Amino acid sequence: LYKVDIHIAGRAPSPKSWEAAAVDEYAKRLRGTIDLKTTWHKSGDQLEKSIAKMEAVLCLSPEGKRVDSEGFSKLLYDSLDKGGSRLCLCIGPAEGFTDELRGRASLLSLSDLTLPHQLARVVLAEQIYRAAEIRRGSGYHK
Ligand SMILES: C[S@@+](CC[C@H](N)C(=O)[O-])C[C@H]1O[C@@H](n2cnc3c(N)ncnc32)[C@H](O)[C@@H]1O
Repeated sequence: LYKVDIHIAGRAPSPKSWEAAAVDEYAKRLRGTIDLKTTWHKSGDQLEKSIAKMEAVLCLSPEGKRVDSEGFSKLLYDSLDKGGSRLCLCIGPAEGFTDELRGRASLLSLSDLTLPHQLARVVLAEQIYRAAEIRRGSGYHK
């Protein structure tokens, strides 16, 4: 079982929000394949401290690498392998990440558009599910 932890510097939404419902739906579909969890942090500092010992870290940044969904699937599973089946995906504070973290993490862009945390998390959850389906060779990705 793979573990993907989404770390977000920002306020957690209500568990009843549309966003939490959407992410829960993909987490449910991923059950048994990838254990998808989210941790919310009050600040970028706190986020960075909490992942200091994690080996595989992917940070979302508009300046990051752009990939298609097949490329994302490969990046996700390569990163999971590098991290011993565990990966941290970080969604940053408004001011972005420190150079220290940017230096050791892979940077990934979701598009040139600026997305709020909530939408970035929903897009990420769906793309992780898509990545798993691409890997499985199901008909979901077409
Ligand atoms: C609201 S955005 C920060 C916006 C930043 N102040 C700016 O104007 O570019 C907060 C976080 O969401 C993530 N994010 C937002 N849009 C993104 C995109 N298109 N690609 C990758 N990450 C994105 C990044 O992790 C960013 O640190």
